[in-house]
Amino acid sequence: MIHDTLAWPAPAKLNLFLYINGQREDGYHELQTLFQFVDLADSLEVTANNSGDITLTPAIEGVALQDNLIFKAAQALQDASGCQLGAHIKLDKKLPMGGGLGGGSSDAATCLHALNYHWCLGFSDEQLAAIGVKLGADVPIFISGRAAVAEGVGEILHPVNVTESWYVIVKPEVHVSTVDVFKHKLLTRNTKKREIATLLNTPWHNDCESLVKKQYPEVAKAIDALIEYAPSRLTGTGACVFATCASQGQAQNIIDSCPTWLNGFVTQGRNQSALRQRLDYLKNIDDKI
Ligand SMILES: C[C@](O)(CO)[C@H](O)COP(=O)(O)OP(=O)(O)OC[C@H]1O[C@@H](n2ccc(N)nc2=O)[C@H](O)[C@@H]1O
Ligand SMILES: Nc1ncnc2c1ncn2[C@@H]1O[C@H](COP(=O)(O)OP(=O)(O)OP(=O)(O)O)[C@@H](O)[C@H]1O
Repeated sequence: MIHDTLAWPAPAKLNLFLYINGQREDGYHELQTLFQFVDLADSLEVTANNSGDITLTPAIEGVALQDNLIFKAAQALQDASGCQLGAHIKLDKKLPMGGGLGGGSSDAATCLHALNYHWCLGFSDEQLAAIGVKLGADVPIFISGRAAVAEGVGEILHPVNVTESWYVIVKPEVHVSTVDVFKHKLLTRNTKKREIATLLNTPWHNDCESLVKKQYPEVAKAIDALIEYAPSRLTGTGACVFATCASQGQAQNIIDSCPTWLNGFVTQGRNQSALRQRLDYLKNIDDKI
């Protein structure tokens, strides 16, 4: 049986804090980071078919089909399951790319969950995360869809509930390369690992921020401007920065009164992602049938 066409959300994440505790022999870094989702999301409309092919429209400018994380996720799931079915996926891209909001990883996670459903494979979250982590360190958190402190390279997840604040997110007009930040010799990579309760109760920072501010003046300018209105920080390796607001009204006031070049948007934090809500809803329906 194949399920019909459905549109699936692929929301963004913020790293509310990000500490780098060391580097592994394979070059990847050991992290402690707090992930929360926000309302802004891409959408993947998925139609399963019998062709065995994966097609994707529209193409993302500058990203070949073979490199698109959605295509790679679909192929990885075909390989892992031996499934002979195909799918057409229509992508509505809303998330800024290369901004530290995890758009590519979120698209990949949503594709894995969606095809697992449409192709009726019955893979568990753990199985999907194991497939996903090979595509990107951020994919497992999007598979889980629950706010969490992540450890390891980002794949060991400890779910937490934190305040669902309103945020102003700003994307400076610059592309920050995640690889270059992690490779840089001046990156802080020796922060002492701490207990989760200690991390949650100590002021939050991002170990990449001082380096990224030095390397990318546009990011420094954005943080310095935004911090005049509310506590503001880098997410992931950037380039996006976010201000944490006490209310939707405060967030909207910041947008209305800050210089127009900051070009931000307002969104709310979520401890449960829109994808997780969709999966729970579908499970409820299936359980009733
Ligand atoms: C910085 C974060 O955005 C925090 O959420 C992520 O850890 C990055 O996740 P991602 O974009 O899914 O990362 P990947 O595509 O797996 O890795 C991109 C590059 O970042 C570096 N990288 C990434 C994650 C990690 N824990 N250590 C690393 O050193 C590696 O050089 C890797 O080649
Ligand atoms: N479906 C996709 N959506 C966005 N980017 C993709 C996708 N597939 C491949 N990519 C590639 O991944 C790169 C990083 O995109 P993405 O938007 O995920 O960055 P990011 O938000 O900085 O991610 P992270 O926070 O995980 O480091 C893009 O520049 C693009 O070349």
